Amino acid sequence: MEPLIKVQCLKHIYPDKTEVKLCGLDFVVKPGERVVVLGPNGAGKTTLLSHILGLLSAVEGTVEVMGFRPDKHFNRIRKNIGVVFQNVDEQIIGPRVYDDIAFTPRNEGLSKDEVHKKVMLVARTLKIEHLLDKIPHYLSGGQKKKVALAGAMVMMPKILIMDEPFDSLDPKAKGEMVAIINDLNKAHGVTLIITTHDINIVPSLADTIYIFNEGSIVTKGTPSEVFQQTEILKKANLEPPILSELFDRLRKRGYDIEIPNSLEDAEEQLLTILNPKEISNEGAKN
Ligand SMILES: Nc1ncnc2c1ncn2[C@@H]1O[C@H](COP(=O)(O)OP(=O)(O)OP(=O)(O)O)[C@@H](O)[C@H]1O
Repeated sequence: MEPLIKVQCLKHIYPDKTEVKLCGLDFVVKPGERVVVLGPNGAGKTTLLSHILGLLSAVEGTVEVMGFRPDKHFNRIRKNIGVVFQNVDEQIIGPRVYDDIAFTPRNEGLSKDEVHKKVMLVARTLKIEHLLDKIPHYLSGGQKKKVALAGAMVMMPKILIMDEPFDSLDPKAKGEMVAIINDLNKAHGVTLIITTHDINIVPSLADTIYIFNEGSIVTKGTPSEVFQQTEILKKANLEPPILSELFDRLRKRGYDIEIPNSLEDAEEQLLTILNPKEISNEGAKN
């Protein structure tokens, strides 16, 4: 399968001469993949996303999105990419939530009816119909993230880029956001590229993880592959999710279990090794 995105040995120099390098492994995203980018502060995660969005030009290396250089030909790929920036206040511009979500379809010259259909569909999908008449400025942080996501998804792009989507969300809102993002991927085939510092969420969200550190893409793999590489994680100031660490320790003691991708998965696996008969008898007694 042809990759949707391919970035090779990127070097960027900001106007103040700050140099950001991302060499090492290539950054490759396949259609329908859920990719999570991890790394310490200043590793270059947002810089990479800005290159994919054509907002910056590299001094060295290559960036390709659907076969095009985004900095030169963003118009050719623009309809295929939605983005939710870290600071959503900067991207929500409509006087009411409805207008904000309607911005792109109106801009594309769709009829009033078509715009309405698109806004209502995405609002229903993200369960924010009750917010459509609200003034964006007064929304909570979690509501703003959902509105920005609705604006990004209203034209149903193939690729969704999210920079720190869980930032400042409470646990319930985080769970809702994870479910929404996963549903966009499963039900609509949306390819995801997400940066986060919220490592405990990653196993439920990623097919592939990339780790950036000190100018390099230092490793990539599935959550269970990456979260076993404790030395690489430590060097990048990252700690594996607590469940991954626990299961890794149990594996090293000889238990036949896999690094879990959710609490439910962990529970199932633990129940299996804790002698299911006794558990179900115990359950029956209570
Ligand atoms: N506009 C800019 N001008 C100058 N330097 C910048 C600019 N934007 C980013 N940088 C620098 O580039 C480096 C990479 O920053 P970037 O925001 O890509 O890192 P990050 O991995 O997203 O970090 P974080 O996890 O803190 O969001 C940092 O040293 C940062 O200070």
